[in-house]
Formats: sequence, structure tokens, C-alpha cells
Amino acid sequence: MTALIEIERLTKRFGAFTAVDDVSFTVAKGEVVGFLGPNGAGKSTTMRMLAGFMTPTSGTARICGDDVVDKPVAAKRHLGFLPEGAPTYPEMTVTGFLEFCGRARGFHRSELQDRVAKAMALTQLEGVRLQPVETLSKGFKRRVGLAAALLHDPAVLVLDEPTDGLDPNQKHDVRNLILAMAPTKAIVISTHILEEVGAVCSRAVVIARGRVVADETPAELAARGPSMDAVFRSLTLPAAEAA
Ligand SMILES: Nc1ncnc2c1ncn2[C@@H]1O[C@H](COP(=O)(O)OP(=O)(O)OP(=O)(O)O)[C@@H](O)[C@H]1O
Repeated sequence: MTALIEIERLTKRFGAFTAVDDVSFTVAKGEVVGFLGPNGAGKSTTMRMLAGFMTPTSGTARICGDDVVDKPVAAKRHLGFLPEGAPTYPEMTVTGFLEFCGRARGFHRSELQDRVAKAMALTQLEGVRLQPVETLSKGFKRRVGLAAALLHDPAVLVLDEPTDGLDPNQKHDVRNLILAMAPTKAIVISTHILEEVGAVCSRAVVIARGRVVADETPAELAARGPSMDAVFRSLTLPAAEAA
């Protein structure tokens, strides 16, 4: 299996504080990796470095073989990134925002229209296409971000909490969308929702206090304890608190 995402000894320090500490893992085509950890564990910081939005203090990350620091344009060509929170440019309509993102990706005229229409269909945004992004509910805003990440049909998707703010039906749809895309892509999703790991992920990487504490299949993770909650607690809490 070819690794489309390669993270090697990635580290980020903010002053004296180490937010991401020597993190390494790879993701091959066909894999959906769940990136799990408690609040503040370092998930978003790792994903931002992987997406080229933040410079690592040390270590490297490559997308389809291209180093995100040395070859940022090449790396981003293969990457769809859904950051935390809502899309920028809140005053734009959904269509306007997606067209703007598509033009930035180099698409024009009929190809631009086709790609925007397809991304809106995949994320079920047609009903709000002319609404300004700032007037949408949290779940719809998330889906606008997801549509923007899918526009160029990238080989690699890095999705920071893709189901955050979605209702159960929308969660189900987004999980199905991820599963449908999985065979042809390498996908990393961060999540707090442990049930999501079993539902969509072929592997789980658990991070706590900036360090990887588990990298295994959801079944292996589940087999470590009586419940996923208990496993998560024992892996991510300091030993005294987990007891
Ligand atoms: N720009 C920054 N300056 C200083 N500290 C930061 C900065 N960005 C993140 N941190 C710190 O790094 C740690 C990791 O943050 P990060 O956002 O990566 O965690 P997370 O695992 O994504 O958490 P959550 O699940 O709450 O989103 C936190 O303690 C956070 O306060």
C-alpha cells in the first residue's frame, strides 16, 4: 500500500509548551484514520501542520510525496482540508464562496460550475445555495467547509471534526459520504465521538498531551477494555485519574 500521508516526528512548540510531540504515522490509499484525543491533545495543531497552515518546529509531513514545507503548492494540490470552525468570508453566499474557492484552485467557466454543483450535491447544500454563509446554522456551515475541501477531488482529505454540529441525520450522511470516498483516497478525520471510529474508520490514532498513545484498528482498540469510553480514558488520562 502506498502511503499518501506520511507524518514523521512532527513536533510543535509554543514557547516552552509542546503541543505536538514527536508524532509519526502514515495513511495509505483506502484508509480512513480516526485521529482521537481529549480537548487540547494536539489534534488540530497536527492537522494544521499537515495542511501547511502552521510550520512545524521540527519533523516533516508529506502529502503524496510532497513535503508540506518545502513544496507547499504541490502538497496542497492533492489535499482537501476542512479546518475547525466555520468557513472564512461569511458574507459570501454558499455558491459565491465555493466558486471563489474553485477559482483559487484554477477552475473556470463550465468546469468551475460543474465542480461547485457536484460538491454541493455531495454535501446536500443545494437548498441554501444563495444564502450568505453567516446566516447558516452550524451544521450547514460545516458542510460548506466540507464542500470546499472536496471541490478538486483530492487524493488526501484531512477533516478536523467533520461531523461537529451536525444533527444525527446529517452525521449519518457525512459518514456515508466519507465511506463512499474512502476506496480512492487517504482520509484523516479528527473526532471526539468514539462511535464514529467504529462507524467509519479503518484505523485509530489516539493522541494525548501531544504524543501518540495508540495506533491500531478500531477492533484492537475496543478489545483493550470493557467499552470504548473506558479504553479512551485509560489511554488519555494520567494513570492516577484513569483508575
Ligand atoms: N497558537 C497557539 N499558541 C499557543 N498555544 C496553542 C496555540 N494553538 C494551540 N495551542 C495549544 O496547544 C494545545 C493543543 O491544541 P489543539 O487545538 O491542537 O488541541 P485539540 O486536540 O485539537 O483540541 P480540541 O479537541 O479541543 O479541538 C492546547 O493546549 C492549545 O491551547
